[in-house]
Amino acid sequence: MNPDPQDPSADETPAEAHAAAPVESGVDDDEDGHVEIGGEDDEELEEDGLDEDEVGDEEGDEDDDDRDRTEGVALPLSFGSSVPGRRCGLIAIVGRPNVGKSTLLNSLIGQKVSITSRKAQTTRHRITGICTEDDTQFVFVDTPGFQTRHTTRGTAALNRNLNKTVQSVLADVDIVLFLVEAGRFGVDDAKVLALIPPGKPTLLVANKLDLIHRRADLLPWLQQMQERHPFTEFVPLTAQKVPDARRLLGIVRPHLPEQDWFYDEDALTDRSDKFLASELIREKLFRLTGDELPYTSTVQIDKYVEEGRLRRISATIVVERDAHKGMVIGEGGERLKRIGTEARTELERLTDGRVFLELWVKVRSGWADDEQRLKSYGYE
Ligand SMILES: Nc1nc2c(ncn2[C@@H]2O[C@H](COP(=O)(O)OP(=O)(O)OP(=O)(O)O)[C@@H](O)[C@H]2O)c(=O)[nH]1
Repeated sequence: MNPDPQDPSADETPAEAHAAAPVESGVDDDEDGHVEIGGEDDEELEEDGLDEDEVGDEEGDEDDDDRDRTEGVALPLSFGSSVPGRRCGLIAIVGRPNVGKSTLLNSLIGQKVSITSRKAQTTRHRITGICTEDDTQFVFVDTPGFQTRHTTRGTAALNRNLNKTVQSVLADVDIVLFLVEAGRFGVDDAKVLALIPPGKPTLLVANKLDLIHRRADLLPWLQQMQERHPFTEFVPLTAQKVPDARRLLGIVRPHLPEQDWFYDEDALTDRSDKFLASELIREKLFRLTGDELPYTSTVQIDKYVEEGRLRRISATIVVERDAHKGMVIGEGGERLKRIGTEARTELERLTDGRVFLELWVKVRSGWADDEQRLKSYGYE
């Protein structure tokens, strides 16, 4: 009954067909404890270049050139040229983990360019979201939640990498949106605030206003915040509400220099479809595993091929320990199947086409504390 996973015209949808395969074919657990899930046998895997060595090492290295990196914002040739009446500039969104930065970016852009989940430290890459309105192009830079403590053992290199990204973003931008939860300011918030260079225009964005029952309660808190830092303006909002978030555009606009736009009028992000695919799968992974799975899990895209309106995507979920692979696969492969189905559905909506998605799970102990491996997974 299981259709050919390579055949997108088969009865079952591709992701469901593929994720269903381990139920029938079993989970192939090799000596290194890595798990490959799929309906194909080992011989076919090797032909496809999907055997353990190639996926983990050589193929990853070969792929380096076109892999998305946290290299910063690539600015086109028109950068800095003044065009009368046009404005354009960079806006950083910073704040401690889980404060709502990705939610805000998505509401501002009107499309998902950054993943969100209830799990802290979901965002790992520097993502730009672009929004062009009337005469102004807003180029938003989403940042990882600043790592103030090393809560998980063996993630020092990943944490260093994330912190460096935040600092380099702040040096570049025209204005900073400093996000906090309305009415709260903790040690983690203070550490992020301390990174903002003196004199950099900074809006205090008090998010999750919907959770505040009496606005008057915010006044003493606001007074304390003004004593902490010379904020340019105070903007309370609920990032989940699009009109609320988009009020920020009018406030930010005067702070952006008069110059030509960096990107086309209809551009939404400078990230590739391949990168967005890996982020979407990672979002589903975190959402569907809840707090069980440590954030030291990542997704690597092994294959991304476009054939007209069909995309064939093969991705590997990389986890730290043997125990984690079981969490990802779930009872009889159920959880992996859901991750695949939800990711595929959203990818199809985003790309307005059909998607054939293959998902694999692999154990790579210590990747989050291994600089080389971080690079091969797209972290700089
Ligand atoms: N009630 C409420 N929840 C919100 C709001 N904005 C974001 N959230 C929730 O807060 C959680 C974290 O949001 P994210 O946007 O992922 O936070 P982040 O700051 O990007 O997180 P990191 O990637 O860890 O840095 C999610 O569960 C969001 O749904 C809001 O305005 N109100």
